[in-house]
Amino acid sequence: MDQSQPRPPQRTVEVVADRDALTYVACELVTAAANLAIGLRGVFTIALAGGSTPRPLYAALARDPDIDWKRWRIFWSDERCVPPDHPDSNYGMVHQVLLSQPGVKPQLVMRMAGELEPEVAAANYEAIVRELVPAAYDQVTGDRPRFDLILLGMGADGHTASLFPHTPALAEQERLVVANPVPALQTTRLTFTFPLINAARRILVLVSGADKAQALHDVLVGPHRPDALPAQAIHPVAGQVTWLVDEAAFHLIEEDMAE
Ligand SMILES: O=C1O[C@H](COP(=O)(O)O)[C@@H](O)[C@H](O)[C@H]1O
Repeated sequence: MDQSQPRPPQRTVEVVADRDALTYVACELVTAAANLAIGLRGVFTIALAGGSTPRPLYAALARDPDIDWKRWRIFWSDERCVPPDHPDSNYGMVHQVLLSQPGVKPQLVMRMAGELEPEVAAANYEAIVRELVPAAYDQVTGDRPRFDLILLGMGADGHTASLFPHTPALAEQERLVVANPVPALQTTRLTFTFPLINAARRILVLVSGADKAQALHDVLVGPHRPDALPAQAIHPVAGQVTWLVDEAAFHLIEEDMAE
């Protein structure tokens, strides 16, 4: 194989029985990605998701005695515009179940400053990511920082990170982190944009529950409408994406396949 040519993007959909199995397999995938990155480059750069789905994963990681935390560099792929001790804070949730646990001492924890003016917080975070997450300077990803792993979720409306349907951040081509107004929630969110997400070496999307079944169906097997279904734009340009989903979320696709 010609090593100078980018490899085609790879998408895997892995279906597991339920939320517990999803947590178990996600933990295996995250630790495998960490070991690979640490073996190759000495450190592991990961961006975490918020929401309810990854919470048990973070608790499972906190209990894993084999994780070499001093090589982990932890970031967030999105944040709510609230202080870190607010119940809605994505950082706050991770702090509660992972970062405050005994023995969990990552080399670096960089949260988005949800308490600042959103445009300032986004610009600051982009500068931090550019400084601390190396780019590969290859033909495809250029000077965009490449996370070893970006964890994402998906809402029942097809949003991922804080990239909501029909919001301005979906069209962003240059900036890596933006303040995204979300009229449907009457709020603004801080979020990675697709140029940063899709430069990652690996993306893991966690989707659980019957309330996500229609969106998962439409995102994975429906017509391409990324403005209405932002998760359709998860498409790593030189990496791999794994959709790790449970049967409740997958059942409409399964029914389609049975027809
Ligand atoms: O608002 C958010 O929602 C998505 C999905 O969350 P979940 O509770 O349905 O798992 C999440 O990925 C994102 O980080 C969060 O801010």
